[in-house]
Amino acid sequence: MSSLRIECVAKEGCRIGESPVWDEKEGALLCVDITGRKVCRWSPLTGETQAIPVDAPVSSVALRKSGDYVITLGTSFAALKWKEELVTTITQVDKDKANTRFNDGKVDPAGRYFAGTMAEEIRPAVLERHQGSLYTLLPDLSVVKHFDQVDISNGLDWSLDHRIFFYIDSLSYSVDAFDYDLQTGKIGNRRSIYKLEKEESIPDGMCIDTEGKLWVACYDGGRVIRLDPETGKRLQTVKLPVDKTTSCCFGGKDYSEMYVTSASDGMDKEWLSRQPQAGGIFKITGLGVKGIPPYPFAG
Ligand SMILES: O=C(O)[C@H](O)[C@@H](O)[C@H](O)[C@H](O)CO
Ligand SMILES: [Zn+2]
Repeated sequence: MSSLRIECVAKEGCRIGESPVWDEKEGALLCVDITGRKVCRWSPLTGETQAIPVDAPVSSVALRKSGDYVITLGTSFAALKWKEELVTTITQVDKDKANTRFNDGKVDPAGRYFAGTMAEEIRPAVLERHQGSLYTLLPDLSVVKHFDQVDISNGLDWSLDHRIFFYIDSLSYSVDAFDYDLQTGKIGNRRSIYKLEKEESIPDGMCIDTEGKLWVACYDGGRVIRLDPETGKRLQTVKLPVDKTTSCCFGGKDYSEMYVTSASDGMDKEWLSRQPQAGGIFKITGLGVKGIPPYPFAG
């Protein structure tokens, strides 16, 4: 039994770090800084972070089968060529809305890119309500809208048998499940599987482990929690030295390490001086459970 170890591996400090994704081919961790408007790639070998600046809030990044990456940028799905530092728009959503942007996104086991939108925040978690929607970018580059009325579209992942889609709308303080049809990419039968407790604060990013349990980063909760989606029980709490934990993924050798992103936006001087690692990326080892590789976008 190894013991739990939490280390801040990238101290540069994102404004809102999000969407950690392990890139096995590069042996590196991808993530974004939403308001800092950059896509980052941290190498465990060099300990260094490369960053590609973009010209709008970038809220998620995903691997792409044909190589390189796809991102959600402003209200667009876009392609990112890393070496060339080249971003090209694929398609735009929320054309009827003036004040929204994409937030979290992830690729499903069939290679579809799911991502949702939200109104621009006035300050963290303060925004015009019900402005967001959940979308999918299909491999043929067409877009499907699943539903609207979302407050802050956030964490998403799929059960190991691909029959359930897990989803978080942060301001519902709930982790939800939908029946999932992998053949069609359609979702239905929404229900709540876990309601956050007060000190857990706001549910944000999420990932699944090889035992089918969910890990949810709690924004303003300074922790990741492990949930059993079948019983609705919390199994474990891992506290981190920063309050604004935003998302988590597994990576590293055999996906045995967990990476947690964090934010510093919305913290005053005093708060930042108490938590100088705010905005950093944390590596947790010794959890005794592994994750699964991220699915690449098939288009
Ligand atoms: O990271 C995200 O998902 C949002 O873009 C952030 O702004 C925060 O999580 C949000 O403020 C908390 O609800
Ligand atoms: Zn988020």
